[in-house]
Amino acid sequence: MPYEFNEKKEVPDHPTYTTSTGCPIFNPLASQRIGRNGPIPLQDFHLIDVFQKFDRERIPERVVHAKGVGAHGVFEVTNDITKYTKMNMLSEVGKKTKMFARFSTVGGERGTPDTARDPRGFALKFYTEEGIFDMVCNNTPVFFIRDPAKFPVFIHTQKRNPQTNLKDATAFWDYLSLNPESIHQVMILFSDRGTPYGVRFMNGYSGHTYKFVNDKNEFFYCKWHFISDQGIKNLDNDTAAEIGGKNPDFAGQDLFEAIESGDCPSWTLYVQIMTPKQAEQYHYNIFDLTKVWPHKDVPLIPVGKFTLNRNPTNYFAEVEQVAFSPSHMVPGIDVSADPVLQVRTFSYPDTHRHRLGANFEQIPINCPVNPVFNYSRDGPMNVGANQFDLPNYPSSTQKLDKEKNEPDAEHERWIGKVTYHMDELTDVDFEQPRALWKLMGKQKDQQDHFVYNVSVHLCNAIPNVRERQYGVFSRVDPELGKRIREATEAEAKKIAGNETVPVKPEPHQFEPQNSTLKSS
Ligand code: HEM
Repeated sequence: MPYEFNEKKEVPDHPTYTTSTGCPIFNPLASQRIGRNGPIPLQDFHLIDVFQKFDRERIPERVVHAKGVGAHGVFEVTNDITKYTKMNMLSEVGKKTKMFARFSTVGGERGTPDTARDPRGFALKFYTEEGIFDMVCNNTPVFFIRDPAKFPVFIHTQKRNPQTNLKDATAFWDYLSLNPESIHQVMILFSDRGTPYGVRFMNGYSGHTYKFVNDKNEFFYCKWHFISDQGIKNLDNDTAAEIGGKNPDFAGQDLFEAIESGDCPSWTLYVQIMTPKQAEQYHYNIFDLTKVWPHKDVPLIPVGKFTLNRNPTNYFAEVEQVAFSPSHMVPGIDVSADPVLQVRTFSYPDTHRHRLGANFEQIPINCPVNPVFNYSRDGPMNVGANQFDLPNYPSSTQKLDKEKNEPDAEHERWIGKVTYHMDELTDVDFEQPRALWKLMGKQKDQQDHFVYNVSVHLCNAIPNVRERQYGVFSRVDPELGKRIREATEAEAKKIAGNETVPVKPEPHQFEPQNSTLKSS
């Protein structure tokens, strides 16, 4: 059983050193030489083996969410929701399912500080009896975009400038101020929730609306919430920066050491449920990823709990090679028509094939615990039994079990023309950010922290971009806009007065210096 392989350290106390093909080697730190000072013979298979492996050690890091930490755990059902879903892993109270979690920052590369102000990835893989089920969440219930076409350019603005290779506050805020549907997520990101204290003290949210399907083939819309049983604990802006400078692996160390010492963190799963009828009449578009469903409208229903109880035995094999996708679904749950979710179902397996290879599902951490049968065969790194001698076409001698999981064609009927209408910004888009600003006012120092957190970042952008973003904050609340402007301009003045800080180039002013051609 490939997954079980990870649970056992099948290594003897004093292993024999061997080549990759198992040949014992007497001295691993010596190369063969011709004479005492002569060249190295090509026959030194061990030496070549070592270098071939070393030269190929790196695989591409994730294009986003490169910095991460993970652990194994178990999910247990505590409440019956079988009237909404026929998901096998939720079929009865007390049922346990093995799972794996990976937490990450988004924009930074693999070595960057895990205390950075950034959303946190909260990806869960469940090894169910009916296949792999991934719930690929963030620690924020909303996101910056609602049209998936924007994702690649949005990410470019959060990463490094193509010329300077530096983080670029102008690009960062230029994008956000030109795409104000991002404001709800910006409000969360620049609150202290944008710098959580490690990963144990934060929640995870599906963000998207998904679909539950029950055994009568009725469907319900749902959103998933994993609420930290440790409570919420955040770092303030300056402490996060200080810790990140001293220990860029703070969050990873915190999780590893907690589990190692037996202090196993857990999260309680709640779902929000809407019938299709309720969804049609709801005040907000349920496929708009910039909106939450307030709990007073749609209450949280408890479902179960997962506990992380075992650290990986090998980081690369388990944490680096784990491959999540919102398209890894099981009977009883399905993706909805949320366009961002729809694109994600394509993008993740596509990037896994680039990052890990065509048969990434065969890597032990990604393997289902139930048998796989289909007509796909062969391909690079096909390391399994390749489905033995089973027919690789729909054979008359080996009929499929068609009883199970017959899809219901009546579920959704979509009618319409191809349109581009997701950019429309209305006052409704500012309601939830405004409510959040008011909520911060009820929590000690949170409005002050928010203003400070924005100001020390936004001050690094050029003036016209700053101005545009003040307009966005003012639309949330005029007082907020005023406070952000005052605090940011004061920070900008400090930078301008400090001659040691280099002046940042205006964007698009780079002129290629074609000096060789001119002088020739
Ligand atoms: C159009 C929108 C999006 C696209 C195209 C996209 C694409 C990607 C890609 C390509 C990766 C790298 C995967 C890998 O190399 O293994 C990734 C990672 C991730 N994304 Fe997204 N993403 C989008 C939106 C979101 C949203 C809305 C969420 C959360 C609700 C999210 C959560 C995550 C997480 C948690 C990971 C890290 C998974 C891991 O730990 O391996 N993404 N995304």
